Amino acid sequence: MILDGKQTSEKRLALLREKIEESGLYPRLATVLVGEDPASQLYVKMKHRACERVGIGSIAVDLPGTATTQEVLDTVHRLNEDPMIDGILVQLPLPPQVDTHSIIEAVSPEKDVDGFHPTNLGRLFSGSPVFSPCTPLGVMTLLAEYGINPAGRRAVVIGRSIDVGRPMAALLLNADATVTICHSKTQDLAAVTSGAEILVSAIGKARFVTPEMVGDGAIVIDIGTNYDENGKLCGDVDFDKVEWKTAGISPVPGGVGPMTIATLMENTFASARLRSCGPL
Ligand SMILES: NC(=O)C1=CN([C@@H]2O[C@H](COP(=O)(O)OP(=O)(O)OC[C@H]3O[C@@H](n4cnc5c(N)ncnc54)[C@H](OP(=O)(O)O)[C@@H]3O)[C@@H](O)[C@H]2O)C=CC1
Ligand SMILES: Nc1nc(=O)c2c([nH]1)NC[C@@H]1CN(c3ccc(C(=O)N[C@@H](CCC(=O)O)C(=O)O)cc3)C=[N+]21
Repeated sequence: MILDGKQTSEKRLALLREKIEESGLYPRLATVLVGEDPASQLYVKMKHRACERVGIGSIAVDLPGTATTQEVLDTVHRLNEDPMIDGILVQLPLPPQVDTHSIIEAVSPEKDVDGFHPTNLGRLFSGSPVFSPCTPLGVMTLLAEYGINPAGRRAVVIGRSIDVGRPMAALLLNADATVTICHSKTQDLAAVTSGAEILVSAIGKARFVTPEMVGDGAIVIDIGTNYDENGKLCGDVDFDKVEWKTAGISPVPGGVGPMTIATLMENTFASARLRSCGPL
């Protein structure tokens, strides 16, 4: 079974459009893009396009690649104080001269629709999330859409980054899975991953996950967004060789990526509702 993130995200966006219309609210998302990296420009553009589709206003703040930490902080502070803005997304990665941690911590937790602020990560890890990071939350939505309940299942996450691997593990744990996190120092990775009933890969290496790393009948979620030696977009999983072993697998493109963007829209609407009328 293909876990189709493109189709699922379309469905979610159509539903969200209706909910926003019914609410009478006009949520607004501000994106902050520093520099001119083409991939980042593309992602930000995709986010603005999704906003338009669902009835969310979007404001783009573009800063030059030479911007200092202070200049980015000034932008974030201005957006924090702007009552018209419900969500702030600072596109990552930031240029090396900008201190990413201080920028993430500067975003008001109430407007942190990326869910990267330590307050929101703390809420997630304590089991009562407000805003969860969009990519892992999008994965949970995709699983739910296909009737896959992680409760009691052995789940293995490869990758432990703050924005993907760790929150992914926390969400699976909150959903009562038995969770293992693997990383570059994990010994005998294949032995661990092949025992997974739900395997989530967030490594960033093209076609790294091969059939011997996957158990029969596993659910495989591929978060990786990589380019192979021919410049072709591909995931962390060697899809063609692995698919037959799985009960369900998400492709790249058309899997987790579109779910990330749909979830960002959902988080922005949730923020607007929280700000307009208190708890959801
Ligand atoms: N589809 C989407 O919406 C999104 C996709 N992505 C994609 O997901 C992937 C991961 O992103 P991100 O988490 O930010 O990346 P990072 O580079 O921050 O993290 C990669 C993780 O993979 C681990 N790792 C690297 N090599 C190995 C290995 N050989 N064996 C086991 N673990 C390994 C690292 O371990 P260690 O910690 O020990 O170094 C690290 O924890 C990328 O391809 C990125 O483009 C990211 C965000 C959104
Ligand atoms: N503050 C911040 N928040 C993020 O959520 C964030 C970020 N920074 N930096 C970069 C990563 C990456 N990311 C993706 C979003 C959509 C697709 C996506 O839709 N991909 C399409 C293909 C798009 C293409 O054609 O390249 C797909 O997989 O089908 C991929 C990756 C969000 N990220």
